[in-house]
Order: sequence, then structure tokens, then C-alpha cells
Amino acid sequence: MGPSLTFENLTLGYDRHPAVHHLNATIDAGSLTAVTGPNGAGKSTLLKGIARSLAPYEGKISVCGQGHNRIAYLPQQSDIDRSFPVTVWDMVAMGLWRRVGAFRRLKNMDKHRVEGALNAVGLAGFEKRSIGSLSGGQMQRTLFARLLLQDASLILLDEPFAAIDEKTAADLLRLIARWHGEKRTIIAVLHDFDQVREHFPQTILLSRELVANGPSADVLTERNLTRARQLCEAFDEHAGICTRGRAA
Ligand SMILES: Nc1ncnc2c1ncn2[C@@H]1O[C@H](COP(=O)(O)OP(=O)(O)OP(=O)(O)O)[C@@H](O)[C@H]1O
Repeated sequence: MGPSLTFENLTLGYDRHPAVHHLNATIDAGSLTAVTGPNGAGKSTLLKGIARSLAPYEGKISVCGQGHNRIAYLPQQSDIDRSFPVTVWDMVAMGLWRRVGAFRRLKNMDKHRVEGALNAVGLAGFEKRSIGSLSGGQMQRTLFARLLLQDASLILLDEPFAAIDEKTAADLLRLIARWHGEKRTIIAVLHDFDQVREHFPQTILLSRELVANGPSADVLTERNLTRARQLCEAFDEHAGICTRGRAA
């Protein structure tokens, strides 16, 4: 079972400007949650906070339960340097680092694991290709194969289906459903509300602050979406960290 998460008065930001503001919400252990909201709503920032690549200005994120340290984070494709000279095989094999160490040779069993992950994402035969030569969809499949090997209990996906075709999205959604069946906790930043309604039981609707949190059908109402848009439009980009919600 993956861990549960609690956000308590969480404020995250950059250069003292808040991007996620006074967030209070919970994510259940083993749940499949979409984080959605307008552009600039703080969705990627929230994932960075959970992945611990960004420390809170205020409040905290508690990750509780077994395997709370086994976090896999898939950043947006635009954040990944594809000019790095590495093959598909090596990129996927990096998913085993935690288990085998970065500099140890792979045993036969590990090699079978890498092959299995490549087969699972439909990339058999691509082993020797450099990642710089892949299409966007093939790169995303490569990154999902690496996630398969990471065997994490908390999986963070930032816009995993941006700029990929329907077939690839459907294949990757099946992998996500498999992880959900294995009771891992999965959090994905998404923009397609129909996709969220169909495949993600829980949603956090964010617009710097929390708009709504709960079952996707209850969260993704016209009323909430309008409120999210209004909040984002009204937000002052230059606002500093405020003291609202700060303990006296
Ligand atoms: N590294 C950074 N330095 C300074 N400001 C940043 C940085 N990253 C994001 N921001 C700002 O923080 C705010 C939230 O950005 P974030 O990327 O979290 O939004 P998002 O909801 O993921 O947006 P999108 O849907 O466009 O990807 C934006 O105003 C953005 O300009």
C-alpha cells in the first residue's frame, strides 16, 4: 500500500512569491488523484514540493505509511535534457539504481527486468537508440519503463500525456491503472477533464489555493472551474508571502 499525504497550510513558491498558497488537503493511501487547474495554478510546484525538490515557505507535507521514501517523480518533458548521450536501455536501467546501486554491473535477472519493462511499454527493439532520437511519445514510454523498474510506492506524474498520441496515452493509462490496482499512491498533473473524469477517481482542483478536493465528479463542476479561472486571473504575480493561516 502506498503512503497517504497531508498538506497543512502549505505555501510553496519561488523568490518569496507564492505559487501554492495555504493549501490544506489530504490524499488517501493507495489513491489515484489528478491535480488540475488553470495554467500557472501551482500544479507542477505542488509536485516539486512532494518530491522534496522545493522546500515549503510555510506549513508542511506529511507523507505517512509504508514506503514513504520510495518516491518516483516524472517531471514535465520540457524539464528533461534530451541532449544527454544515453541509450534507451541505459535510461530504463536507471530505474534499478536504488536496488542495484549506480555503478554495479547488472545481473542477468536485472537485464530481464529491463527487457520486461521495455516490452511492457512497447519499446522492444529500441534498446540501442539514443534518447535524443526518440519521438515525444517514445520518450514518454521510455520514462514509464524506468518508472516500472523504480517500483515506487508514491508515483508523481507531471503532465504525462502532454503532446503524445491517443494510442500511447491509452497504453500509459493502462500502466497507471495497473499501479493503482497494486495500491500504489499516484498523483498526476492533468489538463484534460474528460480524461480525469474517466480514469482518475480523485481530484485536487488548484488555483494557487485549493478550490476543491474529493471525488472527481464532485470537484469538476462548472461552478468550481469558473471559480478556479477567476482566482487565477485575479492573482497578483508579484504578491509576497502573506501571513494568513500562520499560527499565532
Ligand atoms: N523556477 C521558477 N522560478 C520562478 N517562478 C516559477 C518557477 N517555476 C514556476 N514559477 C511560477 O510559479 C507559478 C506556478 O507555476 P507552476 O509551473 O507550478 O504552474 P502549473 O499549474 O503547473 O502551470 P502549467 O499548467 O502552465 O504547467 C507560475 O506563476 C510560474 O511562473
